[in-house]
Amino acid sequence: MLKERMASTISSTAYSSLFSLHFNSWRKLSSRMLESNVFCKPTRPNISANYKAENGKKLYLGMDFGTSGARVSDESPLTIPTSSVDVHQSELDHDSVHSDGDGGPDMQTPNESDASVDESVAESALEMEDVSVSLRPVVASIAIDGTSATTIIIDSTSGDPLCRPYLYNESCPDALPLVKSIAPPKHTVCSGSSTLCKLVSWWNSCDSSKESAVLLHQADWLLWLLHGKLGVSDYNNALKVGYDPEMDSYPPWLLSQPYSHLLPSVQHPGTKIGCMKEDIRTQFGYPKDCLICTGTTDSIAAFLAAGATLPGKGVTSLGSTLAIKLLSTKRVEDARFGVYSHRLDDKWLVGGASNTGGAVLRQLFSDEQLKKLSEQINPLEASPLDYYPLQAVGERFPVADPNMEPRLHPRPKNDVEYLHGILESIARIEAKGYTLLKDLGATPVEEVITSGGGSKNEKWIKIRERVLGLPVSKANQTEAAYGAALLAMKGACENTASD
Ligand SMILES: Nc1ncnc2c1ncn2[C@@H]1O[C@H](COP(=O)(O)OP(=O)(O)O)[C@@H](O)[C@H]1O
Ligand SMILES: O=C(CO)[C@H](O)[C@H](O)COP(=O)(O)O
Repeated sequence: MLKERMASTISSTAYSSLFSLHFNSWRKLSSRMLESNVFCKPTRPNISANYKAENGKKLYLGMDFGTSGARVSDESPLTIPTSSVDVHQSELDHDSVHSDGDGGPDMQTPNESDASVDESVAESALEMEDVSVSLRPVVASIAIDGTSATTIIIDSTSGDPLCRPYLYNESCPDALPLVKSIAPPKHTVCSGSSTLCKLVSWWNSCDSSKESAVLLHQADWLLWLLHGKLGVSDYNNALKVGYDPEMDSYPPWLLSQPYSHLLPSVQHPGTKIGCMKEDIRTQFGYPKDCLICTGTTDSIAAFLAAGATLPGKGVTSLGSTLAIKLLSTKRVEDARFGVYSHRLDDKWLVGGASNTGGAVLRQLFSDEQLKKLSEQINPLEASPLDYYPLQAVGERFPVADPNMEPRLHPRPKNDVEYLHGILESIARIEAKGYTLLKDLGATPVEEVITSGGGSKNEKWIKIRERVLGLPVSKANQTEAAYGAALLAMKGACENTASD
């Protein structure tokens, strides 16, 4: 049923480009087993997770559809949080978390041009078959985070895509002059990779019918498959299409545009949208009242997972890309440098996302090689090598330059020296980012917490401490899926409080 739905919903081309990038390694799940009654799915199917939610406890399912893979986390509060759950203060027993490590096949970042997507991968992407059948009946709610500004335009009458998806780091410079002519100076949308530039580019190039078109972000589209209400987003995903999280509405300069009818409605992250669709619920054994809640973007979910709550705390997501988020009392927007502010309750997450990061490392080294080479690095010694590690031409932050060339030469004969130079160069980009945020008026960073795949590299943490001149640590919860699970819990608790 779901496979047919998926197959009928999206053309193979659009489907493969949206899914093949993200779900080729759906089977590779980072996992955490919690000693208490909280359960995360095993990485390897042969690990039979036999953790059961104790009677009366519920599970909250978070799904992270990051750049290079998908992960899921189930969390259950050991004590039911206060009714006004502030997602990063929920009372979860972090101490009992222990990792059984990443598992599954060594994940290779799929080739973006990979046109062949295995239908069973896509089906399992939403089949959630890795959530133990015995636990599905106690899943109270689900939330999903996805890559920011990954955009798909759907026909609201048929549910079919009207174009291929635009990926998070794709730039549409053709639309930039028009977007700059309608938006305030330095606004977040005034970047070629903004969702609004992708929308305007499609609008100006599309010759098919547009009346019934609706714009969705990656997380919105995946959640729609579960709840069935088209055109619902959250104020983090909607930021780069122009939504103003401070006004809690789209600005007049955007609503007056001919394409404003495509804009999704916007809820706060972790808000109940509805219950899981009956056909999916019965097919996979989820409870009648399993709520589907609005999600967020992957780096916001990573911030929530890290649990930083005080201004001056920074969270760096060292994933395929380098995304930094600094908790600030002041909102800062400056598209000249790719700086924007996400709302987090009554504060601001000021930051940006660079195209540097782990994906460049993965092009050069396997995770095993990264581990072995890193062990030989002396992090207290500065590398003389000066690179700008990019996978391809174009940078978003702290320099917004769609024509910036990668710089990874000269390559020394010794791979330890080469990796040291790359890690140190990425650290310098991170430091430049935090300095820029301070210069633009954000609360100065005092400490950096690290999430994402790169957070497991202790030597890199030491290099970054030296380059940043700040305390740098690894988050207790390094997976964005945990942050999405906190949003699922928030939605369920608010729903209970409103009953
Ligand atoms: N030991 C390591 N040192 C540095 N980077 C690493 C290490 N192991 C994995 N990575 C990087 O982590 C990245 C994956 O992190 P992840 O958070 O899963 O990314 P995303 O969420 O963007 O898909 C990969 O690009 C990989 O290069
Ligand atoms: O690089 C990315 C993909 O991993 C995204 O751009 C990242 O999510 C940053 O966007 P945002 O700050 O809006 O969350």
